[in-house]
Parts: sequence; C-alpha cells; structure tokens
Amino acid sequence: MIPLVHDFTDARVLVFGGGPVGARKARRFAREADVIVLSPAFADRDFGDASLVRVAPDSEEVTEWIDRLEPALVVAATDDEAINDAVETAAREQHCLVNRADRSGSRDPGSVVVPATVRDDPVVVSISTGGQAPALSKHLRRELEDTLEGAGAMASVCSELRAELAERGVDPERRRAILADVASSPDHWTALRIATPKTSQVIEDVLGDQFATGGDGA
Ligand SMILES: C[C@@]1(CC(=O)O)c2cc3[nH]c(cc4nc(cc5[nH]c(cc(n2)[C@H]1CCC(=O)O)[C@@](C)(CC(=O)O)[C@@H]5CCC(=O)O)C(CC(=O)O)=C4CCC(=O)O)c(CCC(=O)O)c3CC(=O)O
Ligand SMILES: NC(=O)C1=CN([C@@H]2O[C@H](COP(=O)(O)OP(=O)(O)OC[C@H]3O[C@@H](n4cnc5c(N)ncnc54)[C@H](O)[C@@H]3O)[C@@H](O)[C@H]2O)C=CC1
Repeated sequence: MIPLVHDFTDARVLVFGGGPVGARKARRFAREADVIVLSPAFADRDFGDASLVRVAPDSEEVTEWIDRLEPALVVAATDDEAINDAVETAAREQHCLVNRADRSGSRDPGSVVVPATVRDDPVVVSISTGGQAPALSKHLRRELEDTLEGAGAMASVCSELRAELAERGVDPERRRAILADVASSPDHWTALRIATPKTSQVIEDVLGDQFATGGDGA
C-alpha cells in the first residue's frame, strides 16, 4: 500500500454506520470534507460537523445513495457484513475510494485504510500497518506525539526562511545546508517547544547568524 495525502476540501464523504467507528471516521473527514453519515441509530459520540441521516438502507438502497450523492470516498462501518459488502461493490462501480472498517489483513486492490495520525498543522504524520495491526498503529502514534511537539512551528520557520533566503538570492546549495541545519537544531526545537509561537525569534537568530557581517555569510 502506498501512502498519499489527499485534499478533501469540497469533497463528499459518505459513511455507512453510526457506531463508535463510524463516528471516529466521520470526525476525521469532517475536518475538511462534507460528511454524511447514514445509520438507523447513532452512538452517543462526537460526529464532528457531519450531517446525520437516520435511515437503514438495504443493499439496493445503499447503491442508490451512493449513485445519488457521488461521494469521493465511502466508508463501510456498519456491523452488518452484507451491507458493508454492498457498500464496497457500489463504491467500486461508482469509481470512488472505499474504506472497509470491518476488514483487516490483506486488502482488495484499490481499497484504502485510515491510518493513525499525529497532527501539528501543517505537519501530519500517519502510521499504517498496511491494515494488519491497528493497535500497533495506535501505540506508535502515541509514541510519536512527544517527538513531534513543535513540528508545526518548525515548519513555519523553515517555510518562511526558505522564502527569505530565496528573496536574498542565496544560492540553492547554501539554502539547502542552512535549512537542513535549522530543521535539525536541538536549540531551535527547544525554543519552539518552550514558547510557541517563537517562530519570528528563531528566524531572526538564523538570519542574524548567516548575515551578521552584512555580507553573504559564506
Ligand atoms: C484495517 C483498518 C481499516 C480502517 O478502519 O481503515 C482497521 C480495521 C480494524 N480495526 C479493528 C480493531 C481496532 N481498531 C483500533 C483502532 C484504530 N483502527 C484504525 C485503523 C484501521 N482499523 C485500519 C488499519 C490501519 C493500519 O494500517 O494499521 C486507526 C489506526 C485509525 C482510525 O480508525 O481512526 C485506529 C487508531 C487511531 C488512533 O488512536 O490513533 C483498535 C484500538 C482501540 O480501539 O483501542 C482496535 C482494537 C484492537 C485490535 O483489534 O487490533 C478491527 C477489529 C474489529 C473487531 O474485532 O470487531 C478491524 C477489522 C478487522 O480486524 O477485521
Ligand atoms: N476500523 C476500526 O478501527 C474498527 C472496526 N471495527 C469494525 O467496524 C464495525 C463497526 O464498529 P462499531 O462502530 O464499534 O459497531 P456498532 O455495532 O457499535 O455500530 C454499527 C452501526 O451500524 C449501524 N447500521 C446497521 N445497519 C445499517 C445499515 N443498513 N445502514 C447503515 N448503518 C447501519 C448500526 O445502527 C450502528 O450504528 C464493527 O462491526 C467491526 O467489524 C471495530 C472496531 C474498530
């Protein structure tokens, strides 16, 4: 399986099943997509900004919903295997992505799994076991949370610096070396973790070091 980062802005995601798993998937996609959850009952959970529709579609109605709503991604998260099968078949016929929450192990070609995710915008790190061991994905996600603290602020620093260095005409080779140093500097990580957002201070420090003599610092 190959990881990709997909922009779901203005896309529709259709979730079948309003249990805890349907709620978790709905919450995740509702950060960005227009999410609709279809289910005869809804768990007492947070569904994010998703729209909830109380219906109990049979296999034929599942196809009708998918044909009508033309989602980019369909999630099969009911506790009824026959319905999840129907969801998968209809999604494939409509050429939309399909995530089966009730399957692990080897996947059917074209299917997607939802990874465990650590997010410190704009940085996002996702962990998948290729659908084999979700409990391990969850454990590794927790381990990575501490490591990634401050990564969002570091991304802002590197992004602003690379624009500033390009503006000042610094050659690509030196730009690469400066950015590699900044991204791996324990001092900068500490500064960004202690008091985010300290981004402007870090940028000033780097530019001060590089251009201290008024020359190009080479
Ligand atoms: C294949 C996949 C399909 C998909 O959903 O995309 C799938 C399938 C199944 N999960 C099951 C069980 C559990 N899932 C979790 C947790 C998570 N599951 C997630 C993803 C995935 N789960 C995809 C693979 C991802 C990968 O590649 O690693 C995470 C990462 C993301 C998310 O869902 O948001 C989220 C952690 C989020 C976080 O905390 O960071 C826990 C842990 C817990 O709940 O504490 C358990 C109990 C322990 C266990 O069983 O391992 C079962 C059995 C159900 C049953 O027995 O009835 C199936 C189906 C089956 O096995 O047949
Ligand atoms: N991928 C994952 O992370 C995990 C997946 N699972 C799997 O996902 C399935 C769902 O898990 P839970 O939410 O815990 O189950 P659940 O049994 O609490 O919820 C299932 C939901 O599906 C709804 N439903 C039933 N028939 C439907 C229909 N025809 N159309 C739409 N909705 C319908 C039910 O009303 C209920 O709200 C489980 O059966 C299990 O196989 C379970 C745990 C984790």
